[in-house]
Amino acid sequence: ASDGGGGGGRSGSIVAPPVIEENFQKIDVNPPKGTRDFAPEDMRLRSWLFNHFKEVSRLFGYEEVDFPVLETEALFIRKAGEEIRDQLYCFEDRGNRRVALRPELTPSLARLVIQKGKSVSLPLKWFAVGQCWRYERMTRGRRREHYQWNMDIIGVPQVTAEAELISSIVTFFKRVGITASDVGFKVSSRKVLQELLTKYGVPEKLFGRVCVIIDKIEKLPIDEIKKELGFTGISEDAIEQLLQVLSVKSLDDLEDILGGAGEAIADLKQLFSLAEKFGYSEWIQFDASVVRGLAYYTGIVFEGFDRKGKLRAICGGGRYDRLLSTYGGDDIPACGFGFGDAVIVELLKEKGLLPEVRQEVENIVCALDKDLQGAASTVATALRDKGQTVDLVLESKPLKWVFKRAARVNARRLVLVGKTEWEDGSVSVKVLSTGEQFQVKLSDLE
Ligand SMILES: Nc1ccc(Br)nc1
Repeated sequence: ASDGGGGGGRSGSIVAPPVIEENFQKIDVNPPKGTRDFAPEDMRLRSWLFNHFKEVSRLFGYEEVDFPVLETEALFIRKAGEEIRDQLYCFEDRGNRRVALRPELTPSLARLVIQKGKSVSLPLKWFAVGQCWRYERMTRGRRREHYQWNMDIIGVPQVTAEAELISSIVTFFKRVGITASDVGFKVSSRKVLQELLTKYGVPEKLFGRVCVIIDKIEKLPIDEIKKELGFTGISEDAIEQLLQVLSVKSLDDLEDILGGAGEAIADLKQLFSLAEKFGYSEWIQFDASVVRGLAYYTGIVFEGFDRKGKLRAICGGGRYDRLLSTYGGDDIPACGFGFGDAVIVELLKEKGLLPEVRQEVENIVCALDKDLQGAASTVATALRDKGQTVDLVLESKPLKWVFKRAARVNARRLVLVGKTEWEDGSVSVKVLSTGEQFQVKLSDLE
């Protein structure tokens, strides 16, 4: 591209505006609103975080999966008033198809399980780390994309599945230095609501919608919640009872209200007993007000929260036994969680747990003479073939420049290719941390 003339701002001279060639459009170099670039230092932190997600998933024997970021819009159309639906990043493509950028991974996972049908044997234990999108009016200035870690168990109806999922998240927290004093899990079951709604004669089809309204209980004034519940046709008396039950603070109190025969109490008791066996009892607490905002949960639901109450939910999940059948699949039980890449970084920052993730290079290889550039390439290849990382200096540079670059890329050593040494197949090596310097035959260099 032309340098556009213009010259330097010498005093007194008229600086002509840079010539932008007619087919060059000066672009905005920032990413689209609500999205992020990951420059190397950001990408190192992201890779550190995602590697922990993936290592924990593999530790638990889960297999990695992924799906297109673009899905048919229909996969996410649920008539339960969910925020995730209101903010769907959807559009019509050039083939006039209604498509959407996925706002979450679970529907895609359900779609793939149905697609695989009998060719996969249950239970499936799958995990994914994928970018998810929402179209948020920029008035709120929030992000429009984030990466979510998901782990899902398909085909296990017992609460042992949910208990294992929570154990995997606890394992992640421990690996990054977060303790039970920093975060906890609020645990409940939607079967509490289901048993109450049945008791009050509320039709099953309203269940998802009622849950979505109740999930907003801490974000909207209680009168607004009651009004929205009223619109679903639930009686005022039933609403009062419902809200009263959601403030219950112990399983025993809940049992007094629901009676001990229902599945809700049995599931929750079993979960707390398994938590003991998994060794994470101190991390979880019963909280009847947890319903989560996704319509498809049907049983145990849980969310990770910071005990200081300064941040939004760190993660959330639960059982979704009906989702696959709503897509025309078999009635296969399932549960899973989503764990976003944003709140956790805020929490790690807050706790002083963000890792120093520096670039690391074992070798900088440099020719001391421009005629030895080829030899330097041979040395670089020899080291790389041995699995060593090499930053090869690709042009003739003064040593001062090379030392500066070595410090910047955090190189462990300098490998210098000089005329005399190279004549007998040797190079000179300088270990930067100790200053130790020695000559070595290339064939012996490791
Ligand atoms: N579902 C969703 C997608 C993207 C962001 Br940012 N937050 C939530």
